[in-house]
Amino acid sequence: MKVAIVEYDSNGIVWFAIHRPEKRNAINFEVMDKLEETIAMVEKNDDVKMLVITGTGDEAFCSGGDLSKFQHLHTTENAKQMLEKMGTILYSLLTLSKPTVALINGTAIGGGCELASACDFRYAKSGSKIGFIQGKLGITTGWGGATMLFEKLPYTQALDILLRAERISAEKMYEYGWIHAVLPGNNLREECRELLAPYLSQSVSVLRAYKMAAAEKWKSDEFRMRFFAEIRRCSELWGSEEHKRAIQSFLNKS
Ligand SMILES: C[C@@H](C(=O)O)C(=O)SCCNC(=O)CCNC(=O)[C@H](O)C(C)(C)COP(=O)(O)OP(=O)(O)OC[C@H]1O[C@@H](n2cnc3c(N)ncnc32)[C@H](O)[C@@H]1OP(=O)(O)O
Repeated sequence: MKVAIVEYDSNGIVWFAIHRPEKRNAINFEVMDKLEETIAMVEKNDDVKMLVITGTGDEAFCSGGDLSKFQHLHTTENAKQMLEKMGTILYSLLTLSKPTVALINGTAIGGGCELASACDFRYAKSGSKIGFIQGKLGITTGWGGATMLFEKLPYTQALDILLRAERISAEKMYEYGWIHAVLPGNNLREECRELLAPYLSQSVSVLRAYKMAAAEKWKSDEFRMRFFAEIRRCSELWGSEEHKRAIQSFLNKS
């Protein structure tokens, strides 16, 4: 069973859809591998102008890390390996030399919000809920999400979202500047294509040059250090009793 569907548009968009709707598009190691492969392909292929990341089904964009699998990561070292793997992938997404979009087709929770934060644009179906809820699980963002949020939103806005750890409507997140367009969602991909049409009329060299103008600052040692320090801090919290209890409570409920 495929965990992701990758499609090409003749106008230069690659669509990457996480395909685990029965798990609300939770990210396991297979999804990570497929995303890594797709990012590398988009980076190299000069026919590709933009990457759009979305989820399949009507319910969820992405529910974050696969808790049924990652509950077994008991030590800081084991958690760190998983978090660094996905963190490295999101770092390459953040610094990809082509513009990227998170097309949020439903709920985005935990690491799902980090995945979206790594993208340049975030378009959401009206009514979607966005939850940087990691604080309520006794952890922090563990894939570089806070570091990216602090880059992309004003400081107090980003800190407020992280410390609240609540689910927030796409409409409210639009007011905060994290969502760039709220879409009706009757034909989400077509609505997304319309927004991207002006960008796609530029050559790939122009798109690449502008994206690199933005991404250079994230390639500095100082930024990388902050990004991976966040991941280490989250690994230390991963094995805490509070986190174990929160995961068990979710898994026993469902
Ligand atoms: C790595 C870390 C980080 O931030 O760095 C993280 O991401 S921590 C991960 C943070 N993520 C979460 O805490 C999200 C937990 N999920 C939820 O809160 C919820 O499932 C929603 C995403 C709001 C969807 O609610 P809804 O009522 O639509 O569905 P549901 O809860 O009945 O879930 C449907 C099925 O998907 C599974 N499911 C949902 N989210 C999952 C996840 N993250 N990992 C593993 N399985 C998951 C449920 O167990 C259930 O499986 P069965 O049908 O077999 O019973």
